[in-house]
Amino acid sequence: MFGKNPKLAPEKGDGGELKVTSIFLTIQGEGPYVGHQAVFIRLSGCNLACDFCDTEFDSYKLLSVEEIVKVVMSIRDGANLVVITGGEPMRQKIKLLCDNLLFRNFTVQVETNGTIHTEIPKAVKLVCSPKASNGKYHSIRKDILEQTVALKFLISKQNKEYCDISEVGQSRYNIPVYVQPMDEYDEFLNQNNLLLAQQVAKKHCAILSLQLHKILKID
Ligand SMILES: Nc1nc2[nH]cc(C(=O)O)c2c(=O)[nH]1
Ligand code: SF4
Ligand SMILES: [Mg+2]
Repeated sequence: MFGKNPKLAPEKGDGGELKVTSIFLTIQGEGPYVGHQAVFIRLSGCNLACDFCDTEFDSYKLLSVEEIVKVVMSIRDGANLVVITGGEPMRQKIKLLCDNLLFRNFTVQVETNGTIHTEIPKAVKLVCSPKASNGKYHSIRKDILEQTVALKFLISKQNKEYCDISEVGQSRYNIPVYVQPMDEYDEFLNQNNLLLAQQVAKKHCAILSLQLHKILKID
């Protein structure tokens, strides 16, 4: 959280067990599935350490895919969307987990920063949020772009790297673009970010995404 996490390399193994920070039922608050009831699986660790990161993902339990799916089934309460997020979920071998969830007819959405790849089923919906350092966005891998259903750019007025969006492959791959004000845990900064996000959305004809779960004060 807030850039204090270690930058971790991809995990080895066959994905039979995964490092899981939490599993919870909520409403998808961001991007193309906003408003959908969803079970979130938060996987531990990230290969980046963004100083604005709003998420605790250092702690984890090692759980088998069967154990994870059992928890998902027990809390789903009718939800048919599972969101796998992190940290960076593509750091772990999630194919087996995705296969299991798709077999149970869930829509499976993965949130990724687009810089690492692991094999995933074609039916998985990837939402990619590009991250920047040294003044430019990390390039998004081709194998990620090919499966990305939405690109979600964060906008921050006081952060040069996040004042506008740029081309990371959205035109070539015809990917819808969302812009989302960065939450900087400060009313004044957040108000500026909200205004700038509206301007950036207008300039690029992009879709404005607000963090619904923060408005609702839920997980
Ligand atoms: N409700 C809710 N929606 C989310 N969409 C993306 C999230 C994330 O942390 O990746 C998130 C989250 O943490 N909570
Ligand atoms: S890529 Fe996402 S999860 Fe990883 S440190 Fe940055 S904001 Fe946090
Ligand atoms: Mg979050």
